[in-house]
Amino acid sequence: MAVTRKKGAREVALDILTRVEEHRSYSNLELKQGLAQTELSAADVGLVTELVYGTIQRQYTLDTVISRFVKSGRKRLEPWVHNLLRLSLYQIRFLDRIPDRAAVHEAVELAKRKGHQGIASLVNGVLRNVLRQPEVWNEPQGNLVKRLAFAESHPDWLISRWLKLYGEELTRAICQSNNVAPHTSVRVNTLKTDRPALLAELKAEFPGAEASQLSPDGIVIPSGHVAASKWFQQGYCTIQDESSMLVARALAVQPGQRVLDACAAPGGKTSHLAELMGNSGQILACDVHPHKEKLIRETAKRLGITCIETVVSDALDLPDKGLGQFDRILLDAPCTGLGVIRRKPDLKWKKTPEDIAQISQLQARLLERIAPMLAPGGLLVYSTCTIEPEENQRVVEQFVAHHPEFEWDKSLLEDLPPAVARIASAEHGYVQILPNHFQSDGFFISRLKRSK
Ligand SMILES: C[S@@+](CC[C@H](N)C(=O)[O-])C[C@H]1O[C@@H](n2cnc3c(N)ncnc32)[C@H](O)[C@@H]1O
Repeated sequence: MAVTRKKGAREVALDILTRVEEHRSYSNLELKQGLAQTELSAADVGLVTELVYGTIQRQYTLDTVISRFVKSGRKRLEPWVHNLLRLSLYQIRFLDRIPDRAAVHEAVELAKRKGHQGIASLVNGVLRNVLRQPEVWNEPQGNLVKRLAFAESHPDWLISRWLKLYGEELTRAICQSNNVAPHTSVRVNTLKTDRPALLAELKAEFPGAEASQLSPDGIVIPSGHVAASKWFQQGYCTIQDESSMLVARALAVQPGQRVLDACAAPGGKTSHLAELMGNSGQILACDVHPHKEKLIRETAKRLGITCIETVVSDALDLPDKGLGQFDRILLDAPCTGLGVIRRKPDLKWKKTPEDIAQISQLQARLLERIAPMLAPGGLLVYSTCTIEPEENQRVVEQFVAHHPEFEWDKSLLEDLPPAVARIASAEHGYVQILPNHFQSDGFFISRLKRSK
């Protein structure tokens, strides 16, 4: 009878990293699938997650070092060997709790099992050579873009771009925040409970839980698996980033209103709107992807929300559907996601400058088509989870310039916490939250008012 060998945490992480590279897929999806096929302990699941995200996050730095020690050239390595070197060097350089000799030993054993003695010798040689020369990790001299790209492991084009937009100090701070693992936060479902009551209950299972300083609806949970808890499953809370929790509040909804959420899936902000409206009025939640509609419905059901209707449609087609006008519109537009790199580190390697140019055209078209559905006197929030001006203030500036009946609504500041209002644009009232401001997702939030 064949005996199936159980894979250890490093082998599971290696297989996930190799699949991400070979299939050009997203690490969160591969991680979910890869972990589902194992029976690892909770601690090992944590280690695999850290190894996968950490290795992808630090890829530039790791590859620069690998290139110096692989004589035949890094690019000629088989993907799994390349990823084994990355994974092992990540542990050596960035994980203090794993002794160097354990990282090398595990790597060599894995190389023997998956390959042959020749590969094991190469892996052993590279890792030991790096250990003998710790100065290879020092920030290099010279060109600022290259220095920052190596030290903070971000692509050259993004560093150059941010240097122009934000300057050296802020660029470094943004990159450093992008390299810190995000904490979990939940939004209290105010239809079922309130923040003090839920916080008191959560503290029993998650002792580090505390009220969010950023969002009045948030609770920060530094460690623990909230999605498996009874509070999540029974609909007392929703997992959501603290910046993201500001968006629905920015729309200043009132009970009984008619609201359009034009790009709604998976429904994080739609359900927040429903909670703020006391589950009254009507929220139309639209998304272009049929498979995502059920995510909105499931969230609404779990939270006990009944005022959301869903529609599968390209939002560009909504004006042709005779839906009438809305008191409030949320356009949480599709974007490059370059504000959420700490959550999705693959983004920094996959996205290109062309993606920014391309998606900003779609964003402008969406705003152009959706805004006329707002009733006079109504409010529209345009938001994204990116920090690129072309996708944010430029889209809105252009729109306002051609539509005198819409204006920036600076009273947005009254609906934002003081710490956030302080960083708002003095001229237009929008906020660009950078990942380093509050160690939360990078988000852009703006509000327009329709006069006639
Ligand atoms: C930033 S996400 C929305 C997140 C959502 N508001 C939330 O808080 O859970 C953007 C969404 O827009 C959808 N989308 C992309 N293009 C669209 C289009 N042309 N019309 C409608 N939805 C679109 C995507 O499927 C994606 O779910």
